[in-house]
Amino acid sequence: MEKPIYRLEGIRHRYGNRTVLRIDVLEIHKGEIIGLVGPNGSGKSTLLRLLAFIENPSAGRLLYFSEGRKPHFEVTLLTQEPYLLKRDVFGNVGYGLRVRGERANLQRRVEEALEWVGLDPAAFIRRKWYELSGGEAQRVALAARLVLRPRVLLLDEPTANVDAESARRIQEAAIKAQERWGTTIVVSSHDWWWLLNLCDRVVHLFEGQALGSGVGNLIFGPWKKIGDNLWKRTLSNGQAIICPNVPGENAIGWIEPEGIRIGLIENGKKGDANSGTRVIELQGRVANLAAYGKKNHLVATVWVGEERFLSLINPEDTVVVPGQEVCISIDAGRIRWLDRN
Ligand SMILES: Nc1ncnc2c1ncn2[C@@H]1O[C@H](COP(=O)(O)OP(=O)(O)OP(=O)(O)O)[C@@H](O)[C@H]1O
Repeated sequence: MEKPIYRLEGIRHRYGNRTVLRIDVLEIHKGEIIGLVGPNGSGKSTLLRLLAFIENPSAGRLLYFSEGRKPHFEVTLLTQEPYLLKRDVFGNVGYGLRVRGERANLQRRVEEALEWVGLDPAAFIRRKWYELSGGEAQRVALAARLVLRPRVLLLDEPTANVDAESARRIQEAAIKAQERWGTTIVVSSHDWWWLLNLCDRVVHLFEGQALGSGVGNLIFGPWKKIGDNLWKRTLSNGQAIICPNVPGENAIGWIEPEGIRIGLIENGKKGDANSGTRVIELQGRVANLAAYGKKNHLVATVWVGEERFLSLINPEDTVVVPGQEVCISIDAGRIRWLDRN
């Protein structure tokens, strides 16, 4: 494993008296591509701003292991709303190099960066900032970061306002930067599948907490107590999750896809086979399958009514196809309950 480039220890970030980020330990390694997912307001942009040194954490230690250059020359952030200077594309993409005093081969380097993001230099280099579509502006802003050959590239929802073609170009450019210069990339997105294809691992943020390294499942309440230490959550289609050790009515649980197994439905076996002990069994339908990370694994999305569950499968052991009805078995012992105090 490569050495860490960042290490976060006991990070707390507050706005006023509200804690919006709490990360006990997180290491980011050199050359890794890490995804950040999580609902609106879960702290993704805040974490990226801390990693970009735009803000300092309210508490805890954020260690950055520099290569000797000034950290803010090694790290660059592409924000959600790309801010372009009121200049042409050449002026925008070349700006950072000029600031750093790197004027050699300026034209060539700008052209190369444009090619990386799939914009034809001949057509775009003299365009003014107002002559670009939203997706083109986003790609110009990315080219302006890539031209710097950054050691760390932080991307805040780069696919939020772009079409599928631009999203693909952005992904390709990020992978190229990682392969060519060993750039470490941290990228947030609401687009799970885009992230799964791109990233070595994905960190799920919820209410400012990092819920493990990997995609995962949030299991929401409301929970109803139905027995001694046994709680029930009824799903939209009438099936129920019956689970021990739920800490309260509104508790939110977290379980990684490894904790959910997919099984085939045996002849005639239908309905809720919920045992109510350690294994929770539900019946659902496979929506899609995606490669996960660089291992030979797939993540299957299974819908149970309106609830979505992600399950990690090894294609050598389990063969399922989209549209297929399956059983899922959730290992209740692997559910981690969120600290919501
Ligand atoms: N400058 C600020 N002042 C006060 N509160 C802030 C500030 N910036 C962010 N917040 C709050 O911090 C929390 C985390 O916000 P953040 O933008 O990091 O979330 P996010 O996961 O990036 O959300 P989104 O998916 O909507 O972009 C939110 O509750 C937000 O309202």
